Amino acid sequence: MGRLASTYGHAIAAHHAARAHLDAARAALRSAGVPDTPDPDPEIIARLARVGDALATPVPNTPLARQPVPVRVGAAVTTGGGFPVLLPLGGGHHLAIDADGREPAVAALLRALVLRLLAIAPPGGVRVVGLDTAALGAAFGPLRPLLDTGVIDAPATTEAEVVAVLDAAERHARAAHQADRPDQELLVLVATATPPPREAARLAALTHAGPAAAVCVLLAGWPSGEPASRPGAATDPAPRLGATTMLRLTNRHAHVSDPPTAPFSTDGSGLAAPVLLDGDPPPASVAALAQHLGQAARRGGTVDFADLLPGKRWAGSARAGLRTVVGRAERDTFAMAFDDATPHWLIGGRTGAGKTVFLLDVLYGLAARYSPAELQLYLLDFKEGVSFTEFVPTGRDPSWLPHARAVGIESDREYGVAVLRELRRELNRRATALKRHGVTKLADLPADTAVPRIVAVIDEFQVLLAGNDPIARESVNLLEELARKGRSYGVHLVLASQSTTGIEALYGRAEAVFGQFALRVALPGGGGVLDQLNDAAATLPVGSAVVNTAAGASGANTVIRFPDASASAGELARLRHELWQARPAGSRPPSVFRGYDTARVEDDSTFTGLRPGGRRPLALVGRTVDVDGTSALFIMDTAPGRHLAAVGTSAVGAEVLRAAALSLARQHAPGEAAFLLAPLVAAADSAADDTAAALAAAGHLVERLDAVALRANLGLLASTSAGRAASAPGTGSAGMGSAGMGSAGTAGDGDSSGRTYLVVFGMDAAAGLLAETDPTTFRSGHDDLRTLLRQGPGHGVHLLGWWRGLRRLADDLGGTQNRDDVACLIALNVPGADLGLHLGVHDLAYTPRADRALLVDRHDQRVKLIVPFARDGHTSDGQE
Ligand SMILES: Nc1ncnc2c1ncn2[C@@H]1O[C@H](COP(=O)(O)OP(=O)(O)OP(=O)(O)O)[C@@H](O)[C@H]1O
Repeated sequence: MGRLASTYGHAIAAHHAARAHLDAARAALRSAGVPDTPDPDPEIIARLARVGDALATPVPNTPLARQPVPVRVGAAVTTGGGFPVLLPLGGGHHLAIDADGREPAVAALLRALVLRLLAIAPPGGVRVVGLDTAALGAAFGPLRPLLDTGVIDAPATTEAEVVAVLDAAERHARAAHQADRPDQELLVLVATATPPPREAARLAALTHAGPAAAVCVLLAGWPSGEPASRPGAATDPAPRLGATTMLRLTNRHAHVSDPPTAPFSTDGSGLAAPVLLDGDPPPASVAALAQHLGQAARRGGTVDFADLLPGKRWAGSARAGLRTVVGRAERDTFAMAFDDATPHWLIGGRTGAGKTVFLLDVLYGLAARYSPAELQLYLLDFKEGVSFTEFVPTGRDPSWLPHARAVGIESDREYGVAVLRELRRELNRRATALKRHGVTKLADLPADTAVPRIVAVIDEFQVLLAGNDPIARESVNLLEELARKGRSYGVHLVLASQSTTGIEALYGRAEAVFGQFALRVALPGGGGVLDQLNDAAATLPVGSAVVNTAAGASGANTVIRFPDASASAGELARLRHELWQARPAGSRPPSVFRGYDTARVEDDSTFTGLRPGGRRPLALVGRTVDVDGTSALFIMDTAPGRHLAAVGTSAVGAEVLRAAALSLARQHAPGEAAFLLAPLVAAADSAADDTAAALAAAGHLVERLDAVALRANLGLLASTSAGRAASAPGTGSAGMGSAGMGSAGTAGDGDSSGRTYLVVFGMDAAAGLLAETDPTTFRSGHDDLRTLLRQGPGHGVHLLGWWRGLRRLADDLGGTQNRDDVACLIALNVPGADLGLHLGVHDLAYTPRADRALLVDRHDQRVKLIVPFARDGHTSDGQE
């Protein structure tokens, strides 16, 4: 570049001493086949000198937007020889040529001018955009190296692209005008042919916009002569151009009109010598410049993650809103805000468009600016992926983002609703606080009562709203309320989606919800978040986005580039650790819901906190799908029906019994409770063996029963419960049962000692046996079972059973009318409709899926989705 710049520097310096260059020019002309000419007219030289004086002699790194620079277009041919002809460009000066870019000399000159402007300007000081509908981009072919290195943009070759370029140029002009910066980037528009009248008028308007617009137009195929007509259209005069030097081509030579500020002639006739236009710059020069500027373009053009971060951590006040830098618009940093004008954001982008990356940019940017006292985050992700995993502690990295309150990864829709409900509760708390202080906005609260702003991000939110089910309906209601009231209460929503189709209907509430989302971010393929007429996102590359602050309306677009946070994993981790270390004392990690995690009872804090001596034993069965991941449990008190049935073919049923048994065991001192385990189906063997071993290790009485022993024990337990004498057939296990019952007989309300837990893995496998009637007592196993179910709890006897189907449970109960005899239900993979029928609940919304269950407590009307407890590596589903 040094060499190149000095080459052009020399040519430019020639302005001041044209004569000194005559010999060189002559030689050049001779070699170009132009015959030797006598000395040029001294008058011409004097005028040329005046042009030179009128123009500042540019040195490399000269900003071009404010001041024009002399740029060589060719050599004048006079009888005395040749001399370089330099014309003012930049600083509000333009050039038009009457022949279009299909003329090789014109295309070559345009390329030479592009190269010269690039060489003079500081790296990044010139942006070149070509319009080449005439030759479909071929005119820019030889500049390929510049294109490849990102120094110049790909030329627009279709009418739509030309319109888009003109839109962008006008935005550039307005922004430049407003920014009013001395180092303003110059936009060079190179048109190889005159576009249709509408666009031609827009180009012409740009030539009138003055230096402040920072645009330079190089326009080929423009009718010469002013005023002039478009060829063949006498009634359609070409619009007048402003501050433009005109070249008129005849054969290989051009006539040059007077430059606007420094005319050659006194009579307006232009330069009185034909000019041999410069040809293509040597390919080596193009390559060298491309290489030099390419590096600078990469440096200046890419946005680093570090550019997003503030100088000082946690220095921001969220009182009036939140604001963070998300990338760059042209060369300026670009910030987005959660405030009164843009309280919520809607983000669209096809998969792989950089949505996750953009969200990471935003979240880290915010977290670096605002302390956890100013900002809290709720992060929800409904897709398979790792979007928010880095904000929560893991085995490998104990750090977390201290602003994060709840993080859902591969969330269930139910979890999403739980988070939205939690946010609505927060809205209500805030509404009360505002009322108490007699203000209507968060920002008006007294300083000592300030509450943090909340940003809730929901990635792939359309999942929540898909389908016409109770979850979708509740979600729409909640989102609408949060969107409507969030502005005043400092609760901000970011909804991101690959597609907004399908949710547009939204029961006719789309406008009510999305109308509150003034700020739209369209990533590649995400034009759906913009107005239908706004196609600004049509050709975005990954790493860029259209930001629109007018709910997507055309005319309010800003194209930004944002850094690839995923490429800065180290920096992200460092920042997160820094923020984590700085967390306020006593900070708790966010509550985390990972859709794919196994819920282990051993990890449950309620479980680990269980001790013997409680008043009412708790049977823990899973983790509720709610914001805090509350333990899902049943109270095993003395009310009739306090028994647990896990139902479904899934072997998770056995896992649930294991968790229930282990948790109950923790609430009894050794010897205080008896566990009768009946593993009747092979699928339960592993869970049953593990349960037996764990209970025995804890010092509890454990008896294993086969089906026959189960039948016997049912008789024994039933008769004891019913106050009859024990008359079960004598088996070894019955003796054990009576040992259990011995103490159970003393169990009364408010006393958890002396319990017997009958844990049956695959209860339905005993159905045949239970159906048989005992010839001596005339009671069937089912009779005893039903007695036990009703009367056992009062005597400290509880059944924990896994049935592999609802019908089988109902049959054992003696019909669904007896369903309350087992009040605690864990429905695994049973169809929602069947479950609704069994429970007598007609609008039950339950879609069975692996590792999920519905907890139903008939006594306190609880119905909750849970992740049932299981061991790592368990079989998660089983279809019969
Ligand atoms: N600003 C950027 N600059 C360069 N590359 C980027 C940028 N943003 C994203 N990418 C690239 O695009 C890839 C996809 O990004 P990201 O994972 O954010 O997409 P996404 O829209 O979330 O996709 P999906 O919805 O499928 O998860 C990333 O691996 C990253 O390398």
